[in-house]
Amino acid sequence: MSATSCSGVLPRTKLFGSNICKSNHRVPTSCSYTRSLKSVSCHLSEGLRDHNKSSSKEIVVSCSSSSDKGSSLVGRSHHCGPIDKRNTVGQTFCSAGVSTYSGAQVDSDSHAIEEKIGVLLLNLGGPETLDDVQPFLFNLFADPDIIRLPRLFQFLRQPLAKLISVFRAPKSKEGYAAIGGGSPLRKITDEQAHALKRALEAKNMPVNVYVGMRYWYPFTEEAIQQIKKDKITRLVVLPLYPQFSISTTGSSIGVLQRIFREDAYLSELPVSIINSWYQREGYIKSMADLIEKEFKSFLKPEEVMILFSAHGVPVSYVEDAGDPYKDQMEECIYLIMQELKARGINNEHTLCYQSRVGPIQWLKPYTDEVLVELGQKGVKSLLAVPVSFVSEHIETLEEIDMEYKHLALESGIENWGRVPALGCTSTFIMDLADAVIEALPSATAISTSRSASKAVDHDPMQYIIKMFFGSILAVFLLLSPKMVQAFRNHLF
Ligand SMILES: C=CC1=C(C)c2cc3[nH]c(cc4nc(cc5[nH]c(cc1n2)c(C)c5CCC(=O)O)C(CCC(=O)O)=C4C)c(C)c3C=C
Ligand SMILES: [Fe+2]
Repeated sequence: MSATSCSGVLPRTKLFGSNICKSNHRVPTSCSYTRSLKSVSCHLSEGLRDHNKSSSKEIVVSCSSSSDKGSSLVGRSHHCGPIDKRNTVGQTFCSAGVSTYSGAQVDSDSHAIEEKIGVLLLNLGGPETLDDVQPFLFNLFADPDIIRLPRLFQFLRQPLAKLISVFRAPKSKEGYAAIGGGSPLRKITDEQAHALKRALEAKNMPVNVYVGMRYWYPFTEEAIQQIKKDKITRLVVLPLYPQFSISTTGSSIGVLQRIFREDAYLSELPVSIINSWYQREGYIKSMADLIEKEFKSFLKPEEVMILFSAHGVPVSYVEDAGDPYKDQMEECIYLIMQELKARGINNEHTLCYQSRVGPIQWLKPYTDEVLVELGQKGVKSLLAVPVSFVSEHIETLEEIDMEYKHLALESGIENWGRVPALGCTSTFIMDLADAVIEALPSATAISTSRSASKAVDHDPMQYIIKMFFGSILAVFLLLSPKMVQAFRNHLF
């Protein structure tokens, strides 16, 4: 184990007070989605209010970085992939020193504290090889936030996930094969984690950065185990989705809440969750920079139509479950366009939704249909801008760069461009670092009451019965000609 050490004094008032006021960070004070996230938002806003009147406490931080990597953690029983993959990124083990108060406001927590700050980046995860594709899809479709089944039909979840993943896998594999045989998500997220760590160090805030994926390695569960092992004392959770959706950030936070509630140490750990950050000035400006730069590749930039393409969600998420995703997406596009206008760029734009799966209604308009319509209307130059995700992934590299580009050119569009994902763009990473610093003071225990875990979930007999009857039903569904047709039409 190699280690380096450093030390620094963090003036708390400066970090936690003025940075918050300076930024364009709006924190929701209420929300309507049906998951139990209200409390998280409320903690956040209460925390921010508290910290506008925070005392001028200083934390003396010392840290040592280490290349030592801990052991692998939670796997999934159905999963056949390797189990020695890791979730921590360039680990830095930071231990804090003494807390002192430079101001007159010495309050009850004037005792020495040891701060060891962690940042947990949440992301989707992606299959690293073609063999990973089906089990990855199984994890995705087994998520109750991805396939929302009525309570009565919960027993069908696992067999249904198996069925859909097996049906979907050939199409997905084709996509992953076309982009080199696997998802680049892990590599890019690791790079973002490193960059964020460096950015925070540059701001005199040494932290451990962890990566927790929802559907593939390194799983969120593994990251949490590592956080526990490292004895982190304060945690900022930063989902790498600018806009909140029940299906993405909501799902990952659900995992966190379940694990944290049931663990004595984690349930007491002060945590601050950044639910969404699409409205941050740094993010909006970074997106505008990318668009402005890409305009230069067109002969007549003023004639270019900007096509914002967001990942879709089923309409029922927004209309029935109150997912704020669509509203946040529309506001995000408005803010980017305002920023472009301020720079003298007044091009036309449109927002559409891509990547729908299955025989249900998704948010409209659909990107593929819009491309055809724009071609018919005589639009000749188009700049595709992926929003909703900050790394390159299958849906930018394959769906946009290959399928949509082909469709656009076939539909009469002559000049095609695509804005890259933000990745490790320095202004963007710096802004994420600011978001972390601003969120730190509002950290509160995620749950003070440990809920009793439902015995039924852990009863092996009940599980076997569910799986047995679920599998029989799944076979019937599989053999039903109507179902086979629906899968053929929508999954392949
Ligand atoms: C904000 C981003 C995303 C939302 C919202 C989202 C919802 C959502 N996705 C599916 C189904 C699939 N998604 C798949 C891949 C995938 N999804 C996102 C992002 C969002 N998903 C990303 C970044 C990726 C790519 C990961 C990678 O490997 O690079 C896939 C697998 C690929 C494929 O077969 O198309 C599926 C399936 C649903 C059903 C859903 C909302 C309910
Ligand atoms: Fe998706």
